[in-house]
Amino acid sequence: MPTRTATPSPYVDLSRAEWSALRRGVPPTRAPGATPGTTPLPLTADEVEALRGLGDVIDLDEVRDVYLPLSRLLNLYVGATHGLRNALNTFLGDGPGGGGAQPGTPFVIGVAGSVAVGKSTVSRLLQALLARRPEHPHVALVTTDGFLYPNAELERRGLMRRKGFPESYDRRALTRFVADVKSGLPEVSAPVYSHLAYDIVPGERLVVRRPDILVVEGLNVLQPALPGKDGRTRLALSDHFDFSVYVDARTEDIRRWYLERFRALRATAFRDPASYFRTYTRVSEAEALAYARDTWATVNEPNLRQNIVPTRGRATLVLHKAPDHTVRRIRLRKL
Ligand SMILES: Nc1ncnc2c1ncn2[C@@H]1O[C@H](COP(=O)(O)OP(=O)(O)O)[C@@H](O)[C@H]1O
Ligand SMILES: CC(C)(COP(=O)(O)O)[C@@H](O)C(=O)NCCC(=O)O
Repeated sequence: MPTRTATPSPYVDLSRAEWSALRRGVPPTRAPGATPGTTPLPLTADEVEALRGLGDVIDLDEVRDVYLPLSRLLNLYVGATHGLRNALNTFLGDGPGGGGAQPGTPFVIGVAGSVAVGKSTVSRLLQALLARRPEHPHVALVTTDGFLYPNAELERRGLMRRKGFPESYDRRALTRFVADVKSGLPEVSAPVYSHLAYDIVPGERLVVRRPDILVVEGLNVLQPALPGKDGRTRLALSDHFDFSVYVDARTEDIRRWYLERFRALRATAFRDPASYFRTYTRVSEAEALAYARDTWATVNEPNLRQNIVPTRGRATLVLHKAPDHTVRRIRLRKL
């Protein structure tokens, strides 16, 4: 009988238990009061609570089982990437072009996924965990919404109901921003988006000053390169990533999280006189939710299906969340 060989796959699929076992080797960074025999947690319950986004569920079990192995893997990648850059510098020496990569080139991580999947909580947790390491204490976090065109420009282009689609961003400026940070410029700034105003904040900038690690979070960070007008392919944003994470869940679950969050925002942020969504506190809950359902069905879900899910296979790591927000399956790209 011929032996059947498994089809080679570029991915390795792990259960939560298998992945969680890989956290071993995380050196204790701060462990006051840790129970002997347990992996010390670098964050307290209060710190985790402060990083949690509205509607997200995250606790110390999740940090230990999911995010400690991830920060261990990332620490290994950061070290290996510096080794590669040193190799390039050794090869180029003081040759043409002034030698190789700058010493201290930031390590760049992309975090992708749907609206309301919980990317911001994942990104803030990664930022906090990675910054605990003395080798890379300065971890900057940038969300791509700052590169959305202002509402006036979206109106002009007929894109107000396409917010979050690739064409609603100034993609060239976003890629240039990350390239500038990566090239070691002392100070690089990005525009700022306000969820409250539902628009870019005029005149406000987020300044990034030579971080050790840059986390770039957004719906479309794994989109492939756009062909230029001259037919030449440009570098895509993701060509600047040293590692990427896709936060995944069933579309039905994400839809429910989006609607639950809208309901929670109606009782909180939407009450702010500056909120773009203030009208939805003055109508019935049924009317407000009808608007949210329509936005999900006509904007966010089509964007998820057409643009975001197709980029999932490009991520270095996929975190798959169960209906209760906990990560249950992990897919790591080997090649
Ligand atoms: N209309 C809104 N008003 C205030 N905050 C919002 C609004 N919509 C989203 N947010 C907040 O903005 C952040 C980013 O949301 P989103 O882009 O849906 O990504 P994710 O849920 O994957 O982090 C979340 O912390 C969310 O709670
Ligand atoms: C601002 C967003 C496009 C997300 O932007 P990102 O930071 O992922 O680039 C999204 O949260 C959003 O507001 N979408 C518009 C549709 C809606 O109101 O849900």
